[in-house]
Amino acid sequence: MNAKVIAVASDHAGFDLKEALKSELEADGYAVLDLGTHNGDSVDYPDFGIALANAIAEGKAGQGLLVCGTGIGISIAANRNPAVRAAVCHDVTTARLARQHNDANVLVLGSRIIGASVASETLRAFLCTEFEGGRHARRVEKLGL
Ligand SMILES: O=C(CO)[C@H](O)[C@H](O)COP(=O)(O)O
Repeated sequence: MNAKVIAVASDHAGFDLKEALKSELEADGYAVLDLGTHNGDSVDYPDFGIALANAIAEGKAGQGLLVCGTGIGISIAANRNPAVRAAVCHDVTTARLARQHNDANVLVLGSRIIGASVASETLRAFLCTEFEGGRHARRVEKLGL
């Protein structure tokens, strides 16, 4: 698995935020695999959630970032792949807990829900927080894969 690569994808609603966060990741030295969308034209969020989930399942990236308007639709799409634990997070606290308790491997943001600065903080918290294991490992194992 290419653990150091972060896959990113969004629909049209999440495009601007995805682009902004992608630039931040690259500036911080992360290798980014951008699976689209590549402009603001209307598209269907399942196509992008599924593409990112496939990249995680195939080991092309260790973690992922998805953005749609609410984060909900694209997270549903990604979570249909058993290799993915995609968590819709709204702030630093939910991002930390998604890593500590759920070992989430995909952060999902709603561009119509949170602002750019909270989104950036949320992404940073997600990336720098480790899974706690212990009792949480037993529960995550029950989710499969
Ligand atoms: O949040 C979303 C899915 O959960 C989508 O971004 C949203 O449904 C797109 O809506 P529209 O086509 O009206 O821009």
